[in-house]
Amino acid sequence: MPPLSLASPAEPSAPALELRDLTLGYDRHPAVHHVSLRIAPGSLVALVGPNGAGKSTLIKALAGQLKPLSGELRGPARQRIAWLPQHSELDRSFPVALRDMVAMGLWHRVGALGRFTAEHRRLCDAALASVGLTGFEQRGLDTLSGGQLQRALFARLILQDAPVVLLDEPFAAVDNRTTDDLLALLHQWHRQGKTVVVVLHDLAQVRAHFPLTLLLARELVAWGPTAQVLTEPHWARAQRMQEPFDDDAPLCEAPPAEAARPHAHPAQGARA
Ligand SMILES: Nc1ncnc2c1ncn2[C@@H]1O[C@H](COP(=O)(O)OP(=O)(O)OP(=O)(O)O)[C@@H](O)[C@H]1O
Repeated sequence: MPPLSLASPAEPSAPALELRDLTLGYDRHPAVHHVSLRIAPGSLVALVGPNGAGKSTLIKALAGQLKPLSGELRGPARQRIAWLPQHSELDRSFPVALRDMVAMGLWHRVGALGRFTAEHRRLCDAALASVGLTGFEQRGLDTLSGGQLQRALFARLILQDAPVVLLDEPFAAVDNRTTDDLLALLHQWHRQGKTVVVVLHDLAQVRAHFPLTLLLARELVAWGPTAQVLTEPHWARAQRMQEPFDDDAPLCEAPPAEAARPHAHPAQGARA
């Protein structure tokens, strides 16, 4: 079996995101164990793994939505991270026009007491145009197709203009054409120097579009250039590591020094 790639890829400056012995979970039951890695600014990263591997858990924590059980997570302030959760929790019946929903992406500029200016309106319309939704400005959210809604949510991300963008399965319910358009936006953000991390299941898509991959199976399996991470042995190892997990197991109590070494820590408390 080839050695795991656990070193960070070339890292020209301070990392955009740094995880130190990070353990995450719910109600004190760990779901992701002792992950340590550094993601360099400007990285375009796919986050992959079997079902239940902890991908959504990890990306929620990166977005500042889930407090770590232990370990450390360093990154920009929460308001400088643009985050799109899985199957957006947006209430479509909420009576709001598309432009107003998208304009929420400008919150960091406008603020609670700020005035929505002609310039803000122009930015909204430009963002809508860049996702192909010109003419939809006044439409209610409940009138949009799944693909149109996903385009609108990407327009909101454009307006957030955050240095770090985190997306959880953004192409799960959209057709090929919409996926291609949204992938083009990801590449544009990458060219602009943003750090982009995306949870994905389609490994062909990962190979085609993502220079870096993080393979998770409750623990870090491999991290680095996609071709080196997405190998048959790594994927087989991820499947083997994922299978025995028991969500009812007690809190993991591996000592940090030991736990920081991948596959070496003894506790893996969530395992049966
Ligand atoms: N809110 C929650 N409360 C309790 N347990 C949770 C919660 N969310 C996720 N889990 C558990 O954490 C573990 C990891 O789940 P997570 O959703 O992070 O995996 P995933 O890799 O994103 O899975 P999938 O590919 O199926 O979407 C699972 O065992 C899941 O049941």
